[in-house]
Amino acid sequence: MAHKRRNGPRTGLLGGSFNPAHGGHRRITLFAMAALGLDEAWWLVSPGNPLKPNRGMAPLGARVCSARAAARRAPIRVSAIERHWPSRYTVDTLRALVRRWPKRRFVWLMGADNLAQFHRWKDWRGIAKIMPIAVIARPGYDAAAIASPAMAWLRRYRVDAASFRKRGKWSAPALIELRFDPDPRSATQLRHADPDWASRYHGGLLRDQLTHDIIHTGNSKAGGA
Ligand SMILES: Nc1ncnc2c1ncn2[C@@H]1O[C@H](COP(=O)(O)OP(=O)(O)OP(=O)(O)O)[C@@H](O)[C@H]1O
Ligand SMILES: O=C(O)c1ccc[n+]([C@@H]2O[C@H](COP(=O)([O-])O)[C@@H](O)[C@H]2O)c1
Repeated sequence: MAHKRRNGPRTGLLGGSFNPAHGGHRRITLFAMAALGLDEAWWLVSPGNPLKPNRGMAPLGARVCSARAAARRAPIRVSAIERHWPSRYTVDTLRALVRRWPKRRFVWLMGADNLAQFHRWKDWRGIAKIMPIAVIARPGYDAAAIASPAMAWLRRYRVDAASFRKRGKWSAPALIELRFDPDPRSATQLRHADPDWASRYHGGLLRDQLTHDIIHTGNSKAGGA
């Protein structure tokens, strides 16, 4: 425990559109937490994925509410912190988070579908140098992820989950591939089954602890964990 306190909590970051959030998000997050020995996870609900069209995207408030419902009673914090920042690019978000929480150890979590197109993200090698990346197998995408341009570069940094879990210090780049009983659920499926899902969520964005920390305490030295 003393060791954990010195290094700060181990935190998994799952960025997403969450349009809407679903049981697959919760399941892969809890699985990744167990496999990597994480203390908590943060779901970063994106105001707008730079590579996705806005058409068909529900309001941010509804997506955040759906994420809160899906994360209920799990050690998962939901935030839309990126709405306060000028950039929606992940590389900028991760730099800002690491600056704000220097003692925390962060790992970026994403599904295999995102690894397949990771080479199209802004400064993707830069992202890999900021924090370790864990990729979760996803039905229908694993072959494309393995054959992807990003994987051609990242594969030299592979670490298995068991040795990653034992590491006190984390270094980057590091790539951990997580394979477990693959989860076929997707937001696309849910939107097809229930196109009006967003109308069930009222109230927009409620209190957001990460936003509060960033906006109201700035870079205070006390808030490192
Ligand atoms: N079933 C799943 N298995 C593995 N990863 C998943 C799964 N569902 C979502 N993810 C991952 O969670 C993150 C956020 O996903 P997102 O909110 O886009 O949901 P989605 O189901 O992929 O949505 P859509 O169907 O609209 O593309 C992404 O990194 C995505 O790869
Ligand atoms: O930074 C980029 O260039 C970039 C390009 C595509 C996606 N992303 C991020 O990837 C995360 C997953 O997005 P999505 O829509 O697949 O759930 C989310 O946090 C997006 O902001 C980031």
